[in-house]
Amino acid sequence: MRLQARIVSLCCFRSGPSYIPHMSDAMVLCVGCSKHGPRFGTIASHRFPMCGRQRSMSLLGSDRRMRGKPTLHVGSLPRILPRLCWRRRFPAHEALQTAGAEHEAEAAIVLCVCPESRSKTAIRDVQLIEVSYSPRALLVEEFLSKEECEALKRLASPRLQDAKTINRSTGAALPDKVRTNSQMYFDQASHYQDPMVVAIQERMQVLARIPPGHGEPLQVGRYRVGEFYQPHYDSEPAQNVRRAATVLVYLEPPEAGGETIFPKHRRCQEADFEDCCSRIEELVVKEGGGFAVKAEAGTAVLFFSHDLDGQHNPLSMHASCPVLQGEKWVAQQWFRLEPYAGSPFFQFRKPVEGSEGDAEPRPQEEGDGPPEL
Ligand SMILES: O=C(O)CCC(=O)C(=O)O
Ligand SMILES: [Fe+2]
Repeated sequence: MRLQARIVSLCCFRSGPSYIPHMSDAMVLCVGCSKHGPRFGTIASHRFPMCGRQRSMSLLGSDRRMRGKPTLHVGSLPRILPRLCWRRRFPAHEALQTAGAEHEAEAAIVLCVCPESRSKTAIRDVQLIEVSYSPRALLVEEFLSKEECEALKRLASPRLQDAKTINRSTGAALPDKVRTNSQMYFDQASHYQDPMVVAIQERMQVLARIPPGHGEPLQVGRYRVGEFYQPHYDSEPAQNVRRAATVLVYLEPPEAGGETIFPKHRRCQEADFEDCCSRIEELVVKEGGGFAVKAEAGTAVLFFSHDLDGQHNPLSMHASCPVLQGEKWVAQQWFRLEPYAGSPFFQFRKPVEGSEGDAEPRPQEEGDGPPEL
């Protein structure tokens, strides 16, 4: 169904009002939950792929008069969404106009409640700095504390492995030319018995507003001097790796180099990669209209590889420039577009008390193995 494809990458998460401002450029589309139903009003029933089950759709008016009133029919979404989503920019007031008078209230805020996302972790008063609109990229400073950064490094250290590319025909593990750093996955049950790891992953999921069953195992990576990750996409739909969003947190900044760049053009690939990294302002920012993020310990970058219409955004190509001095450590959390069988949420975490009936359905194993991207 067309509508599903369009809205699948929209965030589906219950959030407090503190989240709404940065979403003023998007509709926060939600699937109502029975517990909140009466308050928000049930409008229609719709199968929503993000939640993977039949849910009633509830919409919340942003305007005082309309608050709590059912204001929009699911049937009108296909008409309204593309007009909102395909505009380059649609802050709330613009969205209101775009949607037209009859939809005035609901266009700004549509509240999403995924039952499995009823997290106790609320990030209040978080400051989201928009660094790019396409791809959508937001920065959160002090997302992880110093202690959390150190703890992740400590836990990851003994299990770091050099990045390898597996030759599909021979099965041989060869040094990866695209990415030369070392990394490890938090992919053991014991990792998720650590309340800190669970809390960090949950916070990332709350930030991305994607249900936990979409999250891959958390990864930690280390770059030493000269190590890099060449321009790449986190989401490769053609290879059946469909990642909606990435939360990248810097655990330790290098003393020099190691910027994360989004060149937004092809120039910085391969032979031109190092050139771009040595002239970021000129080649990435001015020429490409791209951006670079300089690592600061604890800072998170949230970016979306797919647009609000579900399409993969080619501008989401990014890279980690070679570290010139010191070491760079990062933690990466990838979120799939669909619920992911390999998610720690399905593999290791016990259902939250009282939520059995609501739990996200475990997806079929796809046999796509551990993520390689
Ligand atoms: O380390 C970085 O700055 C980027 C890492 C990255 O893009 C990835 O792991 O997918
Ligand atoms: Fe990446």
